[in-house]
Amino acid sequence: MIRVDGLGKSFGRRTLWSGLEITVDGGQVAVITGLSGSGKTTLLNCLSLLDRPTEGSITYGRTEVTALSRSAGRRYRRDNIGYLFQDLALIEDATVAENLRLARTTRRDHAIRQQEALDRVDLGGTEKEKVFRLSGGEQQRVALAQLLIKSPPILLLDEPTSALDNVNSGLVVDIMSELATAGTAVIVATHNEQIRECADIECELVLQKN
Ligand SMILES: Nc1ncnc2c1ncn2[C@@H]1O[C@H](COP(=O)(O)OP(=O)(O)OP(=O)(O)O)[C@@H](O)[C@H]1O
Repeated sequence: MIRVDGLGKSFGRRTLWSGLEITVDGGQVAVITGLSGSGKTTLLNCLSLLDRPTEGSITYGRTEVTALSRSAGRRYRRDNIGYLFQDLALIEDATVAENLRLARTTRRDHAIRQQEALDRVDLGGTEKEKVFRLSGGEQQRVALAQLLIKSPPILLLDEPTSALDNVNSGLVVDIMSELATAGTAVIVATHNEQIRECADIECELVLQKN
């Protein structure tokens, strides 16, 4: 379970959001909505400790992750978080297989292996391809294969279908649902109706005029 208590984020005098209360159990899907600039990406960055909130706390299980040191925070992120960034964050000059190796954690019980993950996203046979040679949709599927290999306890997705056709969007929704069924707590910033239909929890961030 990941819990957000009284969470707030300000930059100088500008408050992005404050007083957020969200609890997401393993197996649940939480959908974050809000206008452009309302702070959806910043919230996901705070949940992964890439960024830090300016007030309130984030707790995972019994650990207050917002109280962790930088190095403990990195371990928390490596061991517990799968993050599908809006810009994917793949290493474009590396091969598909090299990118997938990066998804491995120190845990030995990886849910599925590279081959299985690639077959699942219909990219079998592309292991040696450089990522920059793949289409946008194929790159997105490499990022999804990384998530399948990591099978993280917490999955963060930032507008995962915004640049995709219906087939690839459907795959994102299927994989997200599979991971949730396997016990992952899913938190997704999106306006995609298909994903909103899967939501157990909805949280709308309101654009502040300050
Ligand atoms: N480090 C920072 N310093 C100052 N302002 C920042 C910083 N990080 C983000 N912001 C601002 O916070 C606001 C929210 O950005 P964010 O990307 O979280 O919004 P979003 O809801 O994800 O937007 P979009 O839907 O367009 O992706 C933006 O106006 C951005 O410029």
